[in-house]
Amino acid sequence: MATRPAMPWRNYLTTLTRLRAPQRGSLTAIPRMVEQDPRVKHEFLIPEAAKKSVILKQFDSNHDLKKAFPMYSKGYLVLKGEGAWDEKPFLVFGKFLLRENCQCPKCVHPDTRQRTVDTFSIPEDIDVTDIESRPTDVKIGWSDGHESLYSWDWLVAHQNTKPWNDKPWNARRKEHLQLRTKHVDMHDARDTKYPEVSYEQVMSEEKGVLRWLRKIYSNGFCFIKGVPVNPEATKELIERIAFIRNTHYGGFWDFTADLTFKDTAYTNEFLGGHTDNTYFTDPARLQLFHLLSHTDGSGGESLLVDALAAARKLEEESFEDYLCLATERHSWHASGNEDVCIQPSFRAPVLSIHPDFERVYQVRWNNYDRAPKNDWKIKDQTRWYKAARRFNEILNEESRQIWTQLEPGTALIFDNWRMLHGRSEFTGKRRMCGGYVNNDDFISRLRLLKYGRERVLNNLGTTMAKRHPNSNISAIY
Ligand SMILES: C[N+](C)(C)CCCC[C@H](N)C(=O)O
Ligand SMILES: O=C(O)CCC(=O)C(=O)O
Repeated sequence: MATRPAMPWRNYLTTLTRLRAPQRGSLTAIPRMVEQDPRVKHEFLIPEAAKKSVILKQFDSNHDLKKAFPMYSKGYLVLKGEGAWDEKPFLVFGKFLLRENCQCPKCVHPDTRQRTVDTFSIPEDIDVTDIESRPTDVKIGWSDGHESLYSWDWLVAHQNTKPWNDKPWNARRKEHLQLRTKHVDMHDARDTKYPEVSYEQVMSEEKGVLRWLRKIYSNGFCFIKGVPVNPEATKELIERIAFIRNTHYGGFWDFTADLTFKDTAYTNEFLGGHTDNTYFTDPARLQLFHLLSHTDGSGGESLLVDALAAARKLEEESFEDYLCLATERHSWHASGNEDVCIQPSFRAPVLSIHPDFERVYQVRWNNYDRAPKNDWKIKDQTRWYKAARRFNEILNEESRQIWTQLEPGTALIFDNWRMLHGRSEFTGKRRMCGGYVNNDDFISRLRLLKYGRERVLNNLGTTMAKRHPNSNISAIY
């Protein structure tokens, strides 16, 4: 019989569940623990029908939890198999992560499988107030008043595993310390007002295309005036850059709020600032929208935010927060359509640092499509959510937000690696068309127009990036 721990138990919830079979990564030898502690406030056994048995134990203090689980500390919810503590595996979850990944239909869109709960509306000090364990799932009451449901299968699959091949924070920090964002303005002089070109210029001459692409590259976005209000002309406009990127949404899109594809873009709901394609290994670089019509309703304003500029502010304010968003890698997913579950071939951070230019070159920010991550310690979770919350606050600063109401005849194109876009909710019938363009095709077009083919071919593979990326014409990005 394990010796009785010295300290009283309170404060930590340990829900014990016998797993059907030891789960890889969840088996961690723990010191012999008291089986039943008279100070446990309440415990109950789950009906055998659950094919698991669970005892709810109430831990009293961080010290007690660490005594029981020396590798874990405050902020964890621990699920443990019934019986001798060191005989059964246990599941561990960061409380905030578990709350953020509540699987109830209010928190995950039932059709699109996207997170709909606003991560940053959840209090940072969220706590568990109650657990009800049932045959197929666990109901958890939270201190913010929300009630969550998790299937046992989901819990077992998403338990926190010992981070594999994950360098401890300090090692990662040292590795990246020299990677300050050099505030070289990689882009030409920005337009003072909103950048725009005319459809006629773009369609009639190559130098019109060059002017257009340089505005996109410098400002992150550009309006195109005088576009004939039809899908055909819009498609031809995009193809002045390059062929349209085909995805599971098709190539050229002409869409309304009818859930043709299971994604919240195909609804009339509000869409907070996000980048698209976080779930692709290679997210599309450009995205063009052209509003063809909006009848019997209102709303549907378009939002743009320069997330690269926001990343620079975050770095100036807190290198730790910036570094955390640049090193903690996440999974992302597009799983709404029955025949699709797209995830990138590697987990990717919110801020990707370019290996040659040593600065952020791509932002992945999409809290709807970010998948639950289960291989990080609570202190890394706490650090990341703190950094992400601050980044979110910077992104939501009113002075950064560009809200415009698109009109038929004016198209908008933007850099999806740099700019967030979003949409206010709307009523009525709204018809939007557009398309994606790959990074490599965009940059190829820009490079050849800007430098001419001969000079580009004479500079293939040159690496002058350290001085100024624009001088390195073989690799502008
Ligand atoms: C194709 N069209 C642009 C209409 C919708 C695309 C949905 C994009 C998805 N929510 C994402 O964040 O990638
Ligand atoms: O409907 C809109 O204005 C934008 C939709 C959107 O954000 C998207 O398709 O990613």
